Amino acid sequence: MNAIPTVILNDGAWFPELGLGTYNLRGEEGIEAMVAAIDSGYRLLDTAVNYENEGEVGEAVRRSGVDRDKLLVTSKIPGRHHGRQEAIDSIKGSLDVLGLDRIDLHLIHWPNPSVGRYVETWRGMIEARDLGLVRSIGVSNFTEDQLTELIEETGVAPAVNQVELHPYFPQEALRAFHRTHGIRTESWSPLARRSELLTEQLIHELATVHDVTPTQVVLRWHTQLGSTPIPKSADPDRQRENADVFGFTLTEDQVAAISALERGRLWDGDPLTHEEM
Ligand SMILES: NC(=O)C1=CN([C@@H]2O[C@H](COP(=O)(O)OP(=O)(O)OC[C@H]3O[C@@H](n4cnc5c(N)ncnc54)[C@H](OP(=O)(O)O)[C@@H]3O)[C@@H](O)[C@H]2O)C=CC1
Ligand SMILES: O=C(O)C(=O)[C@@H](O)[C@H](O)C(=O)CO
Repeated sequence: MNAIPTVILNDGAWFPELGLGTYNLRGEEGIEAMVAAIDSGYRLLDTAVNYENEGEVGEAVRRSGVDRDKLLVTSKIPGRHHGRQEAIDSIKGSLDVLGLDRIDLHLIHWPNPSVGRYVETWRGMIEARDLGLVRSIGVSNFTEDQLTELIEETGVAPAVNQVELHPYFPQEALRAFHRTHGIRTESWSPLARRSELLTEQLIHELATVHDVTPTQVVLRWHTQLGSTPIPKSADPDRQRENADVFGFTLTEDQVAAISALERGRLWDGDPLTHEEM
C-alpha cells in the first residue's frame, strides 16, 4: 500500500490526504479498531466531544506505539460550548479526556446560526491556538457567508472546513471558495454512509477499469478533488481497502462523471437550519 500523502495547511501544519472517521467507535472494540487503522498507516483520527469517544482516541494514540508527532488528532466544539471562554474551556476539557497535551486540529462542530455565537467561539479558538492548546483551528459545516464573516471579523481564515461531501453532494461552489481562501476541504460521510452509492453502475464500471473496489473509486475521487475524506470503518480489512487509494488516478472525465451523480444531501444537514448542541 502507498503511504497516505500529506498537504500543508494555510498555517504551515501538515495534514493527511485521508483519515479515519471515528463516529460510533467506542469502548475496547473502538480502541482496537483505531489502533488497527494506525497500524495500517492512518495518521489522522477524527473525533468530537459529541462522539463521546475522545478517551478511546487518546488511548489508541498511546497504544499505537507511533510517535505522537506523526499522528494528528482532530476534535470539535459542540454547540453547547459556544462562546469565547466556553470554547477555551471546552478545548481544555477535550485535552483532559483525550489525555493528550495538544490537539492537532480543533473545529467548531456546527455553526448553530440561531445561537449567534460562532464568531465569539472563533475568537476563543484563536486564543487557544496562541496558548498552544491546539495546533491548527478550523470549522465544520460552515457556509461561504459564515466563513466570510469569520475572516472579516477576525482576519483569521480557518485551516479546514469539514463538510458533508460525497458524489451525491459534491459541493462544487463551496470547494471553489475554499480554494480561493486557502481553506482545506475535508469530507464527512465520504462514502455517503454506505448508502446505494457503492452500488451505482458508474462506480462499479470505474472500479473494473482501474482494477480497484467501488469504495476505492469514491475515495480517490475525493482526494483528486483536493478534499481529505475521513471514511469510518470498524473493520481492519475495510480500513486498509479505504486507505489504499493512492496507486491509481481517475481521468478528469471520470472525476466529472462521478460528480454528475449529484442529487443532494443525505439527510437534512443544512447548516443554516440544522443545529446541534
Ligand atoms: N462534522 C460533522 O458534522 C460530521 C462528521 N462526521 C465524521 O465523518 C466520519 C465518516 O462519516 P460517516 O458518517 O461515519 O460515514 P462514511 O461515509 O464514512 O460511511 C461509514 C459506513 O460505511 C461502511 N464502510 C466503511 N468502509 C467500507 C468499505 N470499504 N466497504 C463497505 N462499507 C464500508 C462502515 O461500516 P463498517 O464500520 O462496518 O466498515 C459504515 O457503515 C465520521 O465517522 C465522523 O468522524 C460524520 C458526520 C457529520
Ligand atoms: O457525526 C457528526 O459529526 C455529527 O454531527 C452527527 O450528529 C451526524 O451529523 C449525525 O449522525 C446526525 O444524524
